[in-house]
Amino acid sequence: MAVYTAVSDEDLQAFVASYDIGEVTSFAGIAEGVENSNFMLRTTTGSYILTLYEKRVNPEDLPFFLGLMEHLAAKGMACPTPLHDREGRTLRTLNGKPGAIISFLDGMWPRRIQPQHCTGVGIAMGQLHTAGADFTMTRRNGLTLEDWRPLFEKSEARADEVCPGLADMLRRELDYLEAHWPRDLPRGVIHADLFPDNVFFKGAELSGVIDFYFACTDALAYDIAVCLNAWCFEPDGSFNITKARLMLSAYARLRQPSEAEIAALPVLCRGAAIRFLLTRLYDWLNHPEGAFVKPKDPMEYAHKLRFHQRASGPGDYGITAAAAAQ
Ligand SMILES: Nc1ncnc2c1ncn2[C@@H]1O[C@H](COP(=O)(O)OP(=O)(O)O)[C@@H](O)[C@H]1O
Ligand SMILES: N[C@@H](CCOP(=O)(O)O)C(=O)O
Repeated sequence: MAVYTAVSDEDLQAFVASYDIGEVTSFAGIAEGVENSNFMLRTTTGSYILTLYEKRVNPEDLPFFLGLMEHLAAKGMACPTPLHDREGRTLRTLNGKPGAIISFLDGMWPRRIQPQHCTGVGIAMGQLHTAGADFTMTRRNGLTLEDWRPLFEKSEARADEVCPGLADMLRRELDYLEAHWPRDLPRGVIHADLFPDNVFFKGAELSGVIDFYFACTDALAYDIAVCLNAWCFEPDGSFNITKARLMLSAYARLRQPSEAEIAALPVLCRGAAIRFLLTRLYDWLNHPEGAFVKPKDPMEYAHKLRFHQRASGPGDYGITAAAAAQ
């Protein structure tokens, strides 16, 4: 349950009264999510999300996240936008925590991924990369190449408790990535966590993207690699080339990836896999007894990483520059 901070009725009413959104009619914590406390807020003017930012979010990053949502929404992207209070502020404080009210998006995230969802996420990612091109703020990716080894070292001594040989495999993979990571690919604003639970659909139609709290400035193709990992593997561990092609061709309708970006996809996929493997491994090993949030399985990403290690090129993903353009 991702409600770490309780909010009293009095505090809520005083907080909401500083916005032009009417009177509170209902208020409830949202069970989903991992990082922050989220509440469904209904007032006489509509539905909203109240988020209190918890300890894993650096308050200095909040103007970037909120500014980015506002920028993308103003450019027509279906994503939440932060509300301004009567003094024009989007970032406020409630119960001693930084907080914001953002607009509510209709739809559901897909529990079982169908090919048309991969088309949808390809379009959403293309919209984000093009609409984000003139966003002037920047934020360093806090979970990229230089961050992976220090993160691994926090779990290194206990990694083999999860799977024998895991520490050695990760050590060798980090050596490989440090030697082969591409450094001159086109950069811009990326979502960096565009997983199915952050993309809403109404039926087969994309209705919006949420959770911009890992967004940052990095290689655009790294976002594609995150999505290939998160959307294109089947529950039995096989890679679905059809889903990858649909995602890439939908993305290319908005932004055509260069040949260098396509060629880099296998190594970017390895990087994206190790990023989620390492954060999941840390959370798995440091999961507080009795915590409500269930840690995600790090080995899911070890299996994905193994697929990428064996890939001989983008063709193994069903992807070529020409196919992406179709
Ligand atoms: N703008 C929004 N509109 C509708 N539901 C939202 C919105 N933002 C968050 N939610 C709900 O809250 C849940 C958790 O949000 P998320 O941003 O993923 O949290 P966290 O950052 O803590 O992982 C989502 O799965 C969704 O149910
Ligand atoms: N997508 C990550 C976990 C991040 O959680 P979120 O609720 O903020 O999307 C993973 O699957 O490891």
